[in-house]
Amino acid sequence: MKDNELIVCRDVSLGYEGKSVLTDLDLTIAKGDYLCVVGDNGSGKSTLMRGLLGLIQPQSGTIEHAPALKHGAIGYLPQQTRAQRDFPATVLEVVLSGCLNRQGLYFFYTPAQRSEAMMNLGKLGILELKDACYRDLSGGQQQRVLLARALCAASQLLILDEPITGLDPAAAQDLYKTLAYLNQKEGMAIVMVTHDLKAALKSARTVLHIGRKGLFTGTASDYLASPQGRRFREELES
Ligand SMILES: Nc1ncnc2c1ncn2[C@@H]1O[C@H](COP(=O)(O)OP(=O)(O)OP(=O)(O)O)[C@@H](O)[C@H]1O
Repeated sequence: MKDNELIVCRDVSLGYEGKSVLTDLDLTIAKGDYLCVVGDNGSGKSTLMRGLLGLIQPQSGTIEHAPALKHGAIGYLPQQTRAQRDFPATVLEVVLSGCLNRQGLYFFYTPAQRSEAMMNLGKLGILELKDACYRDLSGGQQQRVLLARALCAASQLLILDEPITGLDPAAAQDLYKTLAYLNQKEGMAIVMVTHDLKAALKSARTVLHIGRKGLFTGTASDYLASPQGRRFREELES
């Protein structure tokens, strides 16, 4: 594995109970990458995220992580469920819980972790909400809180699964701007599953399309020229 590589998938198959959802996947995520993962419902995008996170093991092939990413140092923003939206905790508590992966067996948060949580709330423009109850927030505010939480876990890589679901267009734009800032100014690598191609392709450097006829990986402009991506080009140019 090279120095600038974070995750390398070689000839990977992923699936459940002996049935494959994804096969023949070769993918490298390097430092500072911005990868958008697109494809139809049920094509295996979330399954791939679980594989990258090490939550499921490949049926064949290998998924190698850089030493810096071991011990859970990947920020993850999963698809939100109804129960998670009603979570009864303050914003600061939710954000701090992102530090749990890194603190081993210690139960109490350190002052350094508290200031990191506050810093991430500030970065996302929601510091004034720190004592608010998470479940009383709007969808857009909740998504920012979860992103601040993911940042507490992330040192070099953020994985986001459909982060703009349920957000209005303005809140979605804000989220994309924040991600572009984190990627360009802080060098955070981003892997994002999305159905919102128009906005996503503006920031993404690489696109992975998971389709019934196989996988496509290439730059955003290669994707728009490809058979899989061509149909989106007119939409983007309008
Ligand atoms: N825990 C599981 N056990 C068995 N099968 C599963 C499990 N999770 C997902 N699958 C199956 O794997 C396939 C891919 O699901 P996945 O959630 O990865 O798709 P997706 O591309 O993320 O879909 P969407 O765009 O709808 O979120 C589907 O057929 C799904 O039914």
